[in-house]
Amino acid sequence: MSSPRRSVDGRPAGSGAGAGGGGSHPGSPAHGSHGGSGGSKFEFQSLLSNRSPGAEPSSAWLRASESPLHRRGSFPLAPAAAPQPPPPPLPEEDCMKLNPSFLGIALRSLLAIDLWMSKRLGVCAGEKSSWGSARPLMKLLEISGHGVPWLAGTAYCLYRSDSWAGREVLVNLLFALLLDLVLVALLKGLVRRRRPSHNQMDMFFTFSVDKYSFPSGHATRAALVSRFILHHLVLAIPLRVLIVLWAFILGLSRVMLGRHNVTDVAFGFFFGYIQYSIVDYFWLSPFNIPAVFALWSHK
Ligand SMILES: CC(C)=CCC/C(C)=C/CC/C(C)=C/COP(=O)(O)O
Repeated sequence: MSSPRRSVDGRPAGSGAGAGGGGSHPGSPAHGSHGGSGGSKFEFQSLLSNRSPGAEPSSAWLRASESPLHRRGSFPLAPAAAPQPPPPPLPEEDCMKLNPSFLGIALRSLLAIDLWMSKRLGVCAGEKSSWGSARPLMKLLEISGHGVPWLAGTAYCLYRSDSWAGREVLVNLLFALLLDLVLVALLKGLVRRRRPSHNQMDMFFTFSVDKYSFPSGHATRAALVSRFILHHLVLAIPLRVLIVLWAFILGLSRVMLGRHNVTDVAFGFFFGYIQYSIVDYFWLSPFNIPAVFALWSHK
């Protein structure tokens, strides 16, 4: 004789508490005539009714009506005559996805690795963190990549500029910084990924979308600005290396401060790099927007 079927928590099927008044009724596979092997509905209902309200939504709960044992005609011993009332609809989080796609599994794994790495790298997230003493330095780096000094600095240099070539570069840098601000705000508002739980929200001058973390605005700006500078300023090699290092360390500091997950910064770098290509494509010059450059003609 086969042993009785067991529910996931190890109890024999039909022995669980809160099974909806016994769970076995005529017409149900759990009903006595089919022995223990047909008790799946009872088991699943029992499991569902035992769940605590805050239980993990991604747990593998199987909707009884989706069980192969309950598919119409798939269980040869099920009595056909007795009508069954339709099971009450279950909340979405109680259903198991039976065939998660490869992409879904890959994405979930990537996110799990991302969260784990970000937590481990967040060594300056608080004063009491392992590298908490380096926090002021990280915050200084944060200001070096903030939108306010970059916008204000570029506007000031543009105002003081006395050459047409300089003005052209600075107008485009201003355009790049504004474009970056708008695109990052749009993406943040669209994706709405929360900042890591270990982040302290003590950032200097933020917008409301800056409560979201994807993508990192500092990383997009670092990639955009450094690519811009490397293209349009003639600099000695050590300075060029310094600019690339600054961008990389700024991105790393976002994760170390606990402001971002690694993927926020990685995508931010990629997005900033692409943004430069957009700026380059729509390059503003006295030939295509004479009106803007005419602002200086009376000076
Ligand atoms: C002139 C004007 C309105 C400037 C606004 C500049 C501004 C507030 C930029 C936001 C910078 C910021 C806090 C970005 C967030 O960076 P994450 O790396 O934390 O995403």
